[in-house]
Amino acid sequence: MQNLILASSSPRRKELLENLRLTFTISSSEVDESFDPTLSPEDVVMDLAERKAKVIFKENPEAFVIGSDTIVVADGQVLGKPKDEANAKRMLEKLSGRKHDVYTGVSILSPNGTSRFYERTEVWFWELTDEEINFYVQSGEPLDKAGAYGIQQLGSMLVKKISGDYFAVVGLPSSKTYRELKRLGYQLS
Ligand SMILES: Cc1cn([C@H]2C[C@H](O)[C@@H](COP(=O)(O)OP(=O)(O)OP(=O)(O)O)O2)c(=O)[nH]c1=O
Repeated sequence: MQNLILASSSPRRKELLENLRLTFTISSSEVDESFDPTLSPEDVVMDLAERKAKVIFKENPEAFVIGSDTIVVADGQVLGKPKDEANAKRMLEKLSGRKHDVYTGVSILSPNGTSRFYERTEVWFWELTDEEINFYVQSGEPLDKAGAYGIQQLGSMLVKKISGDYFAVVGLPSSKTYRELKRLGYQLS
């Protein structure tokens, strides 16, 4: 029986992997999420995903380990998770009425080899009023999410349209992950 581990504390990533009806365990550890600002957004998310997977793979070299990372990029500026409500408000003001890119990187480490890829999804926000932004920030939803919003919950009210993989915005490009697990020889039931 092959062992599959999701190296993440994100409840969204857990749910997305569960959708694929895979049997897995969760093991995550604190990883330094600082990055070199001269790197491209795709390299940032793939490097961070690999950093998360590596810590767990080191302890479980017989397992298939999945790490992932998500950032929002608006106008060349990288938006991670907001530090507080004021920071969340500024991020949402920046995203209001325009398009931004969501980058999610994935790293799969396994005894059979590795996989490293990313998805870029374009997201357009409605023009948001101050009242809407305050209401959303006060919901508490923005604080643990890149770009200060969650498309899958109340944050859906902010989004006009998207182009690309919806699930990558939520935190894991699940269909590509499934295909990469298969390519690496993971026994999918
Ligand atoms: C843009 C967006 C992000 N997010 C979430 C996905 C990620 O959980 C989070 C980005 O932070 P990450 O640092 O990628 O992940 P994490 O700290 O939550 O979990 P871990 O590092 O343990 O894997 O933002 C949403 O849930 N919905 C969205 O629409």
